Amino acid sequence: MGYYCCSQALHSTPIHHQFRHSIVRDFRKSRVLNSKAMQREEERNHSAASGKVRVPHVLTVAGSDSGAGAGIQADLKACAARGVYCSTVITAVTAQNTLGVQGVNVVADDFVGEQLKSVLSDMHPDVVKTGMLPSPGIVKILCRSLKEFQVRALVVDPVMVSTSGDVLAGPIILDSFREELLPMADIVTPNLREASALLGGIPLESVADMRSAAKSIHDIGPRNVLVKGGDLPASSDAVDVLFDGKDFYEFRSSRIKTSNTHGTGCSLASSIAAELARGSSVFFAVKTAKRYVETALDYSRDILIGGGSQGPFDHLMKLKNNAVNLQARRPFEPRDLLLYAVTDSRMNKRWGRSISDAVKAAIEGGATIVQLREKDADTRDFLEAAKTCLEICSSHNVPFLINDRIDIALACDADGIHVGQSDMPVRVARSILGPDKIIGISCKTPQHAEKAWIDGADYIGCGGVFPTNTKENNITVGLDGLRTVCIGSNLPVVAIGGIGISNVGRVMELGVPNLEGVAVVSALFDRESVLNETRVLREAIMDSVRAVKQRI
Ligand SMILES: Nc1ncnc2c1ncn2[C@@H]1O[C@H](COP(=O)(O)OP(=O)(O)O)[C@@H](O)[C@H]1O
Ligand SMILES: Cc1ncc(COP(=O)(O)O)c(N)n1
Repeated sequence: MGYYCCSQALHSTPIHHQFRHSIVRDFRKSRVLNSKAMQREEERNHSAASGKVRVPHVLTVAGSDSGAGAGIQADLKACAARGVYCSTVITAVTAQNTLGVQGVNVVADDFVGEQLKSVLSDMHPDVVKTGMLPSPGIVKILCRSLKEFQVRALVVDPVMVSTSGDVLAGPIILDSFREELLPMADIVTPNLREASALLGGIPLESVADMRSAAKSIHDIGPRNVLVKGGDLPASSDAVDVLFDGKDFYEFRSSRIKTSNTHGTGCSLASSIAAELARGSSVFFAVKTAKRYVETALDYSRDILIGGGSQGPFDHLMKLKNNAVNLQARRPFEPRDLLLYAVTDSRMNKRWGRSISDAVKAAIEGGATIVQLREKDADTRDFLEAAKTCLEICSSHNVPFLINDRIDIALACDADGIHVGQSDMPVRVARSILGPDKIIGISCKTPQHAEKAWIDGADYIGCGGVFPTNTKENNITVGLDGLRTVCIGSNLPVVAIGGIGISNVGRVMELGVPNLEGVAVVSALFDRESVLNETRVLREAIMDSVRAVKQRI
């Protein structure tokens, strides 16, 4: 996305400075901020002193969309995606889907007032964003409430007609918009049709028209006007024009070829509100919000929800991956640790084989989980190798983990990661990767194992059981150390370090609780035939497992 100031050529540095100053200016001069609100601002700052964190908060006053692409539901999702709390005052309930609006049930004015009072008097949102306001009575109550309970900024999306062409607020609303709400707004975000309606029906067909409309709407009273050009005919870009009373700014993004654009206007306005709640200036709020909508549209261009002509998009940018993963992936199970293949590119190089051949052979030989461990690859090569290995592992239903590099795991959507005691802490990794991914951690002591359990790991790797050349300066814990960790662990354990065909029986026949398998590097990959070595090792493990069962 690019933007430029039309009244003067600006490079990014001066623009940055100009708008950094305006962060303060924006809120101080806000139409809806007075001394009472300033006082609340002080209270907000004081919450830090109590040790609690006050989170940015947007209140949306809008209609419910049963199809959840627009309205209240879009606002909730956009704010969640931008990391901002969103409370909701519902003005109307619509029966709506991807075909259009089948019905509208307007909430009684008084009850809108009651919802406003509940939220504003207790939760003190930073910013109010409005969407569908179906009656002049609701506008009146809202304006009255905003005078009583002041907030830092007011974002008005003057919703009138849905993308499907259905009326959500009739022309009867225009006078109260012009006379009451717009003069209080810090920013108003009409689309072409709404801008035209606010100005008595003038045609808007070009960026020049959008600019003069923004100026005329500014005269009504809002501090900033953003005329959205999503519907601008014959434009290869999606162009929006911002006017702040002095300068015009054009925000351009590529026009994403998709029919999943239902709710873009609501989402843009609520993400502008979210950015304002986080403390941005209007300029940066618009810039970030537009980039967010563009990214989400791009991600969602080919998702399918509903049979109509205008589908919703995926605000959280997760649905597609999840839909694919649901078919392909299963949850982690302790028995996946039975024969854990850990790759080593130096060994593969030595034996002249590619990473994909090595991983394929290990899986065909009976490896039950694979970890890509690249200690000296460039990021680009690491990612390429990871993508290739993931494809092989997924097609065999074998979990695929990345050693240490959480960024690579995220980029290729691996099944999880394995970390060492001095790598990314498990708790942090879990918060980044979410609840579904597999996280393993190397542990040498029961204390490590206890912490791994508390922090949310799925398994622990315990070793080195025997001395090994694969890892320098690695303290050997021996079979006794392994036994102690297994007994003290709440998590499944895989033994690692110098394990091969000659000693795997001694490890597995310990027969201790939680010991699920062995992890192997050299014994599989520093050999001529990965396939044969894996087969033989797998057989030996199974023999030991049977022997332990017989013992019991
Ligand atoms: N196909 C698209 N590709 C990229 N951005 C788009 C597309 N359609 C709309 N937008 C952007 O989404 C936002 C909402 O615009 P618009 O669709 O005009 O509003 P509304 O949903 O209120 O009609 C604007 O920032 C617009 O530029
Ligand atoms: C409840 C409600 N609010 C707003 C819109 C506008 O969204 P869009 O212009 O994408 O149809 C809508 N369709 N429904």
